[in-house]
Amino acid sequence: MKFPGRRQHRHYFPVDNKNPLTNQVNPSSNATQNYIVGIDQVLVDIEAKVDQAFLDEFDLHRGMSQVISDEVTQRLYQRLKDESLINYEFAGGTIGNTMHNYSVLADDRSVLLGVMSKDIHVGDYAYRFISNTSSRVDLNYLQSVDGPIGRCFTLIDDTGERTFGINAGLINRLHPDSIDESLIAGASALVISSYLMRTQPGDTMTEAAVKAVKCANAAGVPVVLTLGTRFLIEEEPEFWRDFVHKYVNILTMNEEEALAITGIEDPLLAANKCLDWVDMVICTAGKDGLYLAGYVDEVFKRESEYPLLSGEIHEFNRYEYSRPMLLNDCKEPMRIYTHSAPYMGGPESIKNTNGAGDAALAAILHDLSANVYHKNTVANSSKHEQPALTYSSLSQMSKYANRASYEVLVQHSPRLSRGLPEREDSLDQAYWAQ
Ligand SMILES: Nc1ncnc2c1ncn2[C@@H]1O[C@H](COP(=O)(O)OP(=O)(O)OP(=O)(O)O)[C@@H](O)[C@H]1O
Ligand SMILES: O=c1[nH]cnc2c1ncn2[C@@H]1O[C@H](CO)[C@@H](O)[C@H]1O
Repeated sequence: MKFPGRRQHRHYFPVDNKNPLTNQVNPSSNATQNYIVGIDQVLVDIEAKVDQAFLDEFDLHRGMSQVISDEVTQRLYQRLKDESLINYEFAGGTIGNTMHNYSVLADDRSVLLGVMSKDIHVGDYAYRFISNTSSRVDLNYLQSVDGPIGRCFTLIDDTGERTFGINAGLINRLHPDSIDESLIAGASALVISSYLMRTQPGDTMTEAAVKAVKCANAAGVPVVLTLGTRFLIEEEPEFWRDFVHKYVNILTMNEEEALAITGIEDPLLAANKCLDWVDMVICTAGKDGLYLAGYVDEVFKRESEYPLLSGEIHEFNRYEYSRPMLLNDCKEPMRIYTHSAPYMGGPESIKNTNGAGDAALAAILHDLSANVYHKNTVANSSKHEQPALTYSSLSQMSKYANRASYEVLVQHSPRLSRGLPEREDSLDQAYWAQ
């Protein structure tokens, strides 16, 4: 994907750091200012293939992310070890994955906030988390704790459905004092998940996350919320609708989470409903691909050159070539939507769908931060006459997001090991065009 940003495609050693339009050397301070911040429960995924009887034995509900006690963890881990069921142990966490994938795609800085064990030993979970995370993810702001980070048992059954058992360790002890307000205020986006609200008495994570969110809102930094798992939302849909309305700009979810928060089954209509509360919506729908919805000011709308599609909304993709905006920046707001089928129809064989949604979000964050980067470096570009949220159109972004998801489907880990090629041999240039 061709983008403004730090990634150098042609030169391993940049021979000219000048901006071709202004012939000025780009001040590096501008480049370093462009980063995104994510908050997560710092976890290592322990992935194993199991059957329903195994889930029943440990009282785990299929498809759910659930917190398990130390005693269940001990027994579960021992069983997996004894029967050599573990495929891999790798850094995880929904926002940790997203920050890592963003940094790999953009070749740029992201900052992860959360906790990290004070004492780290070669081979332990904390060590594994750090060594499986891109060096572009800034871990310097992690808060140290006197104890373990979390473990996420990622149990995959024959149908590919994944069930998460979380042994929390000290993941929820991030303290509000560890939230650096100037770090948040200077970010291109703040990314959080609904999991941050699943805590026990004495935990401080929720308070820390809410402090960061309020700080981002006050500084005009877009807040991005990923819904995590539908069961959490189903428990308190009213609370989540209210939270999203009050604090969130970009809402990311899959179709099940969309149903949980809106009560609407159709992902396009559910995304449309969410536009009552937020500025932009990303709704992944597994084998059916991805829907994006947002706002554009009437004067900046751009008509699609693709065939017009009608689902529950007539010709919903008519203005999908528009770049989305914050509702508040629109004088005459209109709603825009797009849909993309999975890249290449999806892979022939899916290794694992775990983290496919996280990768889609990382691609969209890359586009959003490319816009900030471009604004910082070429402020008087005609591109910024429109105060848009992203660099590309809704249509273009949905293709990029699906492309990034595809890469996760064909590998075991939810974390990308390399960026995407600038050009795709298997694709018409037209696929990326407009
Ligand atoms: N069975 C499939 N066939 C083709 N593409 C798929 C399939 N499942 C997922 N994808 C691709 O991955 C993207 C994200 O998938 P999905 O809706 O499963 O995310 P998710 O449930 O949020 O995942 P996670 O929570 O594990 O990150 C889809 O938009 C699509 O491009
Ligand atoms: O409770 C949780 N908190 C944070 N991350 C979680 C939780 N449950 C599952 N995942 C993470 O979700 C990723 C796939 O999207 C997995 O890598 C897993 O680590």
